[in-house]
Amino acid sequence: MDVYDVSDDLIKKLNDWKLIGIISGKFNELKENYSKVNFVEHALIDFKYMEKIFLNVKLRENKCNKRSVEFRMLGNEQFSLKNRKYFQALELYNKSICYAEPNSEHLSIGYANRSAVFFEWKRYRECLANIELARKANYPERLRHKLDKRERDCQQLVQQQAPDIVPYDFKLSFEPHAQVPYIANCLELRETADEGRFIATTRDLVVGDVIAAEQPFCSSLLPPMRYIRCATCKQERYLTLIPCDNCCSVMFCSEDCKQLANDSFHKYECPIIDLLHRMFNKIHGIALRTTLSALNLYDSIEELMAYCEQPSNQQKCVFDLDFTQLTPQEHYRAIHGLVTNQHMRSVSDLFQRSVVCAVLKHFIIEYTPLKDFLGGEDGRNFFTDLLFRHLQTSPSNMHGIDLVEQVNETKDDQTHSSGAYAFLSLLNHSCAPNTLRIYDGTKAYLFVLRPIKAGEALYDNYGAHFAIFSKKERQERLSMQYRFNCSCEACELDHPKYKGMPHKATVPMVNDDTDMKLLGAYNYDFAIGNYQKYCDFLTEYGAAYPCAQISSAEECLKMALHIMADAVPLKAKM
Ligand SMILES: C[S@@+](CC[C@H](N)C(=O)[O-])C[C@H]1O[C@@H](n2cnc3c(N)ncnc32)[C@H](O)[C@@H]1O
Repeated sequence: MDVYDVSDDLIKKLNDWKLIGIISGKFNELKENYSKVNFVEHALIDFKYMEKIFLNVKLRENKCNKRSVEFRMLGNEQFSLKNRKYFQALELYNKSICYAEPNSEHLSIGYANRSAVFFEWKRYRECLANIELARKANYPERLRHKLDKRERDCQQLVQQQAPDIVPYDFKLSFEPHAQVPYIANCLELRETADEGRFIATTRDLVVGDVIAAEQPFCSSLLPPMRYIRCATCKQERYLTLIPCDNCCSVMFCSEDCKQLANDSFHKYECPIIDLLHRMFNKIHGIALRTTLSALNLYDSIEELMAYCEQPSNQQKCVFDLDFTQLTPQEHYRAIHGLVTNQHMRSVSDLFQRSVVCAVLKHFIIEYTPLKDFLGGEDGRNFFTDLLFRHLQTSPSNMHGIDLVEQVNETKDDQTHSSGAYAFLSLLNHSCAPNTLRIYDGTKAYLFVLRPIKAGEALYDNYGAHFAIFSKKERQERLSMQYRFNCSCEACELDHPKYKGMPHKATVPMVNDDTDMKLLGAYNYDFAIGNYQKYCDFLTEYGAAYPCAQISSAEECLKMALHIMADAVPLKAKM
């Protein structure tokens, strides 16, 4: 059961009982968002939905040695000579570590087994780190000889380990902007009635230019990554992850990250963590994390309330911030001001969103220390309003943070987190984008993907790429999630550039998630100058240019520029 099953069931019941007209009429009359959510919450309580959720969905799994052993056994099976699936084994060992009861030997055996994976991977430093964790967690005497031997072998071999890969350090291609120091000085904010706010350039840009390098206000790890990455910094430190002391679903890369989380978002999420993972999706997850991160900036709810209600803090964006003293509070002004698109939402959209908000706020207020922080009715209503706001800003603005780089066999090119980025959220969409985001950890770099002339707008792609989805699919997705009708160059058939050009794709269409990632991965090659690999990709997907004959990076870049500028949009599936 997830939260959409609840809202579907409620709407079906209201229809069956012929109450939908009355209820939606009353709902629509309510002015404040918190009143709408409270109204829906009462209905959910009256119709016993909250009770049903409480009885059917565990708020939080308890630590359990029996389950810890089960996961370890499954890990051993993957690790065995027969399977040699080390990455799968590692994830299961991490799960076993999470489920182990504090001070039990199962925690230490989990660490020791994890050290064996690193030994196989010839990552002796990490192997030694795990051996130390196992010892500190009271590794049983009866098994100690195995660990001692591994440690001795490791100490001999550690010198042979290759140095860690140093992450790419992309630099801005231009001087920093006078107002917003992490973007290029040629970028400016514009606004029109049709497109809202968007970003344009005041100078010509060429492919590969780095024009922004932004850290998110906050980010939230996707549940499938919970045994692979640190919940606080999101780094892929499955090597040395340590578990939360209370739940079985969150891990950290260090005691510092654990403390940071426990002092902020995790103190509220932990008591209901498994309900959050089971009932809600990643958009709800980042909406909640943004709300909790805002709350955490203040000592009392009244202070945040006063801050959000100040007229000077309404609808602000990154260009309004004071970067001479960019406190997290100041940063949040630009996140609070992201578009909600509320005026474009139908009653049924708002009703469904209210169900999500009602279930989320009910459980996080009733079953966590948030209740004490919020105090009375005013505090609760303000929190509800803020959560509802971010449940609207998140689908239109939040970014999936992914890893497109395949560094070794353990890394996969997939989205691991969601993030709230003040500047990147001002880029409008095009199905044939001229920029590309590349992430290093949670830091996002914005690259120029096609030549952009001075005065032109910068466009990101919101997931509806012309090479992957048909025009119909793209338009449906954009109007549903982002509330606008796209008329970008790939959608605009009458654009003079496309006169007489075929409207049907002439290349095999990429149409699943894996290929979407592939496209991202090859864009990454392009951005970091691996042009040959990039051109091979375009050739594979039917580009009409003889990329394979290109021998130098320079030639390749020229050809790629040419392809990006002219040929690629022709492949749009119209
Ligand atoms: C990430 S925000 C982009 C910044 C936004 N325009 C603003 O004013 O803050 C996404 C929202 O911008 C609008 N938008 C994005 N791309 C657009 C486009 N190509 N045409 C019209 N509106 C667009 C939609 O309202 C969408 O939900």
